[in-house]
Amino acid sequence: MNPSISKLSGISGKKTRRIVGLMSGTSLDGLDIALCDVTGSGTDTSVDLVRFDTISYDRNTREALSEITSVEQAELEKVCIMNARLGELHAQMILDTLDKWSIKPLDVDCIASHGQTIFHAPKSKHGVNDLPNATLQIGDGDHIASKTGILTISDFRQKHTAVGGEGAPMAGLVDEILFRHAHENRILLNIGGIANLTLLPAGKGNHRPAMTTDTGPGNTLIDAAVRKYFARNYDKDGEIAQSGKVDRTLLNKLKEHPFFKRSIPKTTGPELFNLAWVLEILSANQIAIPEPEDLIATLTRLTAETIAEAIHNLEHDDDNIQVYVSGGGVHNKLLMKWLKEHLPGYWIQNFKKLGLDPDAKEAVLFAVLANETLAGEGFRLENHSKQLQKVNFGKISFPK
Ligand SMILES: Nc1ncnc2c1ncn2[C@@H]1O[C@H](COP(=O)(O)OP(=O)(O)OP(=O)(O)O)[C@@H](O)[C@H]1O
Ligand SMILES: CC(=O)N[C@H]1[C@@H]2OC[C@@H](O2)[C@@H](O)[C@@H]1O[C@H](C)C(=O)O
Repeated sequence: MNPSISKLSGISGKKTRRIVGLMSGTSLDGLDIALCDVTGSGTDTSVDLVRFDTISYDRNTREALSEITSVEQAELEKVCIMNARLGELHAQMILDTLDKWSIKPLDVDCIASHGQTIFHAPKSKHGVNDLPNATLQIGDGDHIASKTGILTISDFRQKHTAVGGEGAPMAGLVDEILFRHAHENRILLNIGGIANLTLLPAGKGNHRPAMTTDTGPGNTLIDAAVRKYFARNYDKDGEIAQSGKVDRTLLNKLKEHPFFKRSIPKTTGPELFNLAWVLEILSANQIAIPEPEDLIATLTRLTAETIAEAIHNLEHDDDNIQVYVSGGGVHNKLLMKWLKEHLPGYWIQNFKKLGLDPDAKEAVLFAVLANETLAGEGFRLENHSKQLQKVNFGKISFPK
């Protein structure tokens, strides 16, 4: 037997697997690294988050990524090189971080790598019904496996689109097995660059499946405006927005974006929600460009109101819903205040109440997806014909 296959089989047969989950999200802020001990599989999965860190990208990397991410035109040579370069960079970040934690690479069973989404084009984006839903993540898994010497599973979203999904959100699959509660109705809300949620009605083994969807912009527009007008990367704690006033005329026009009217589940990205779109709305409606802090306040309010409206529009007959918030947006105090004001009757809490660092949630998600590929039977997902089928995600890269 090929020794790599035999090693893979050994990892598959273990009771607990040590998996490094990686997420590099739409904010392009850095690489989230979650060292997880994952036990069992399927609905019997449990995760112990051993260590977590976010390693920031340096300015060069961030600029090189921005140049080819969510843009209609990019140089293919740059995309090609970045696919390999990001794989190598992520590998080095993992090695450095394991070293910092005094963990030997030999003691890690697997790396679960999301990569970097450089374009997200579901049918609703490209608009051609005969063409498939498509999405593209770079940061090649073979480079990560080869440089770290650790088995790597990567490129999780392609199978989702191959089966008929939009390639996202994948969170619901894992939320269902880790966080569905016997008696508590839950919404798990993640406010990253883009915001998404999972509705989890109470009841283990509940016949009502979890519903998961993007709601629209999270921090992506706020970050873009802060970078442009304040030469900072984000609005720390929502302080800039606090000092501004909401421009209601602009806000109402922004909320007319067709994405918000589409039925759920749906997905999106910075391809639709970017600063150029905001400037177009201003000019098309002859609205004066607001003062920078008023613009940040208006974009923060857009995120709060569109998330709240997505939650109000969810179809369910559950009451006493607890909303647990993860992702970087949970640190934006004004955003959280507005969210609470717009969601009376919901209990809004930090995700850490569920025992997990809110910044680590997405990296843990990919560790669990890889765990299922290694040792489980797959996740139930509706295929093209709306039939539920068991699906495994990700591509396996051996170190040698
Ligand atoms: N203290 C803070 N105050 C305000 N905003 C913050 C704070 N810390 C982080 N953020 C916001 O969170 C963002 C990063 O969030 P996160 O890492 O969850 O996003 P992501 O994973 O890149 O995106 P996605 O989930 O869409 O892929 C930052 O770009 C910033 O806008
Ligand atoms: C195509 C893509 O990378 N989508 C991301 C993005 O970031 C947040 C939101 O948009 C979500 O749909 C998804 O990530 C999370 C981890 C998911 O798949 O659940």
